Amino acid sequence: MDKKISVENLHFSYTEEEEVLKGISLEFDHRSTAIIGQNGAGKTTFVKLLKGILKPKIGDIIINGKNTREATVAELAGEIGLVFQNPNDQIFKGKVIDEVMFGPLNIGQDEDTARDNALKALKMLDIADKQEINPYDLTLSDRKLVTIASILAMDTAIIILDEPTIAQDYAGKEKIKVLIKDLSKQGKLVLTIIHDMDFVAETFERTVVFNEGRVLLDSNTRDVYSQEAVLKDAYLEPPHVTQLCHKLGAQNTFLTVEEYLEYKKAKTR
Ligand SMILES: Nc1ncnc2c1ncn2[C@@H]1O[C@H](COP(=O)(O)OP(=O)(O)OP(=O)(O)O)[C@@H](O)[C@H]1O
Repeated sequence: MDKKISVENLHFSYTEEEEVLKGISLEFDHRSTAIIGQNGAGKTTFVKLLKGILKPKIGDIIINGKNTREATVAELAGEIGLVFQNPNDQIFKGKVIDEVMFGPLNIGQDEDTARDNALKALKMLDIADKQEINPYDLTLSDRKLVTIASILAMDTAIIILDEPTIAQDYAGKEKIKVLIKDLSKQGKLVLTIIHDMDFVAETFERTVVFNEGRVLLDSNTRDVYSQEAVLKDAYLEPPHVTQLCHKLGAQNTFLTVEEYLEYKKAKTR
C-alpha cells in the first residue's frame, strides 16, 4: 500500500506546562480519512505539524519521503495542501481569481497553467462566476469554497481540509462530499478534520478519533461508529441515523438512511 504520510511517536507542546500531542503514530495511504475528536483534542495542531508549519518536539513525520524536520514549508507546499478552518486566516488577495492562482504560482506553475488550474478548481466548486469579486464581498460559505479552490488548484497529492462544512448549507455540504469522493478516486489522499458525524458517515472510508492528544480509535468508519461506549468516553456520538437504528433494535451499524432502507427492504422480500 502506498504510504503518503508516516507519523512516528509524535509529541508536541506549545508551552512547558501542557503537552498537546502525546505520542501519535499513524500512517495514511490513499483512503479518504476523517479526524474527529472533541474541541482541544489536538486535531488542528496535528495537521499544522503535517504541513510543516509546526515542528515535532519528539518523533518524526515523513511526507512523501520528506522528513518535515528537514524540509521547509515551501519545500512541502508542492506535496501537501491545507485549507485552514477560518477562511480569513488564508485569504489575502483582492480578487478571487488572484487568490486561487497564488498557490499554483507560488509552487512554480507558469501563469497560463496556474490560471487553467485555478479556473478548473473554481468550476469544480461551482463558483467560477465569482472570479472577479473581492473574496471579502462573498458570503462566508463561498469564501470557504474559495479557500478550498486555492488548495485544489495547486494539485498536491495530499489535501487536508480543516472543518470544510462550516457555514455550508445542504447544497454546499453535498458539493464538498462529492468533491472529497472525486479527489479520492483520483488517488489523492484527503484528510479532513470535522465535527459533523453524519457527514463523516456518508463520506469517509476511514476515521481516526483523537482524544486528549492521543489516538483513541483508528479503523474503517463503520467500525469506529459501532463503538458507542468508547466514543462516549471521548464525548462523541455516532451519527443520528446510527443511533436511531440502534434504538429501533437494529444490531448492525448503519451509516446512511439509504443503507437502512435497503436492509429493511431485503428483510421483507
Ligand atoms: N498557538 C497556541 N498556543 C498555545 N496553545 C495552543 C495554541 N493553539 C492551540 N493551543 C492549545 O492546544 C490544544 C489543542 O488545540 P487544537 O486547536 O489543536 O485542538 P482541536 O482538536 O483542533 O480543537 P478544535 O476542534 O476546537 O479546533 C488546546 O488546548 C489549545 O488551547
